[in-house]
Parts: sequence; C-alpha cells; structure tokens
Amino acid sequence: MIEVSHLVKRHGPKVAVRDVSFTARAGRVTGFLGPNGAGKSSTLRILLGLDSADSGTALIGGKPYRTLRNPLRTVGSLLEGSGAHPSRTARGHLSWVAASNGIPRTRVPEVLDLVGLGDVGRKRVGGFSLGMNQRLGLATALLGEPEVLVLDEPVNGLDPRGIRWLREFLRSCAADGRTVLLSSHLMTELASTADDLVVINNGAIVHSGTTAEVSAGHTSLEDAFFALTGTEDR
Ligand SMILES: Nc1ncnc2c1ncn2[C@@H]1O[C@H](COP(=O)(O)OP(=O)(O)OP(=O)(O)O)[C@@H](O)[C@H]1O
Repeated sequence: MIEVSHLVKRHGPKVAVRDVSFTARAGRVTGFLGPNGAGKSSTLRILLGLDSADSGTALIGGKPYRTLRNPLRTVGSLLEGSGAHPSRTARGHLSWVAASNGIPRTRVPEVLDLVGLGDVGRKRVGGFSLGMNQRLGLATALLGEPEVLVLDEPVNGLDPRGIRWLREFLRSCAADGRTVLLSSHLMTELASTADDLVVINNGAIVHSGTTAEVSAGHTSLEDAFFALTGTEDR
C-alpha cells in the first residue's frame, strides 16, 4: 500500500506539488493521471526517495522509501528507461543489479522471461528499441519480487502490442495482490488498465476514486479528464 499525505514540493518559486494526498491499495492498479507538468513525476520522485518533500509524507508499506531495509524487495520502479549502460547485455545489467541488492542470480532468467526478453538476454542494451528498453526497466523493477510497483509513464515508447502486453501484465500483478501505481497523461490507456484513478492538475488532486466514479457524469473518461483539468483548449 502507498499512502501520500499532504505532500508539498517547491522548485524555487514554483510550487510543483501542493497538499497532495492519495492512497494506492494492494490488489489494485491505481492510475496517476494528469497533463504535462501537473506534478506526477515530482510526487513519484519523492515517493521513491529521489527527492525530498518540503512537507508531508509519502509512505510505502507504512515507511518512507529511504528507511526501507531492502528497497528492491519492497518496491520496484520504472522512471526513465532501464538505466542500463548500452555496452552491457540485458543479462549482465540484471546480474549486476541482483548482486548489488542481495537478490539471487536465478531471478535474472526468470524476469527476462516474464517481460518477454528471454531470447535477447545476451544482446547489448545499446541495440535495444525503446520498447525493449522499457521491458528491461520492468524486468529490473521485478527482480526483487516487490509487493509494490511504481511506474512513471511506462507506456512511453511501446507499440500497440507492447501496450496491450503491459496492460495485461499490470492487471496480473494486481491480481497477485501487488500494489501497482502508474502515471500517465494518456486517459484512454488508463481507462482500460486502472481500477482507481487519482487525477492531478497544476500540482493539486482534482479527483480520486474508482475509474467508473471519476468518469461518472461525463460521456467518457476523456471528457472527465478535460473537465477536471480544464485542459481542453491546450
Ligand atoms: N527540478 C525542477 N526545477 C524546476 N522546476 C521543476 C523541476 N521539476 C519539475 N519542475 C516543474 O514542476 C512542475 C511539475 O513537474 P512534473 O515533472 O512533476 O510534472 P509531470 O506531471 O510529471 O509532467 P510530465 O508529464 O511533463 O513529466 C512543472 O511546472 C515543472 O516545470
């Protein structure tokens, strides 16, 4: 479970996140939806201990990220691509991450198979497409068999087949009881993936609830998004 409470983050004079509170529950896919610059990445970076909040808390399983004993075993994350060096093979990258986090090497072929990279594990990451790189990032996130997954715009770079694969994969993670939080500015994608939605605009939460609740009273989630964020004319 993820609990964000009264989070505030300023970048100089700019308030990127203002009093943001929401919960992402176990066994559900929670979509963090908002237009560009709404404050999604700023919130997720604080949740993952990459940045500090000015005030408020962001907890994973009741604890701030920086106090987790085995972070990779608690939360898997995907922020920008896989982070793998282009000269490394996929297998080499995953083995290095596993070794430096006390995760058995036997997980490496398992996660490569899970994300559909079983056949290219010995290839160099420099030759990977954007979609393959996203899959490698997901494999890295899954290495420690975490209960919580936090993914920032994971659909970026995926082709329609990859998008469908990711949707089914995240649904199966939730069905296994994991907490899945993913950000996106693509409402149609989230409509078919997320159980719950948290809509953020201009640093503030404008709506949260089940996907059906958020779109209630609108002809589609797309209409709901434009009405809630006031971004129709952008
Ligand atoms: N390091 C920074 N320094 C200054 N301003 C920043 C910094 N990081 C983010 N911001 C600003 O804070 C606001 C929120 O940005 P953030 O990246 O969190 O939004 P986002 O919802 O993730 O958007 P996107 O989908 O474009 O990544 C934006 O106005 C952005 O320009």
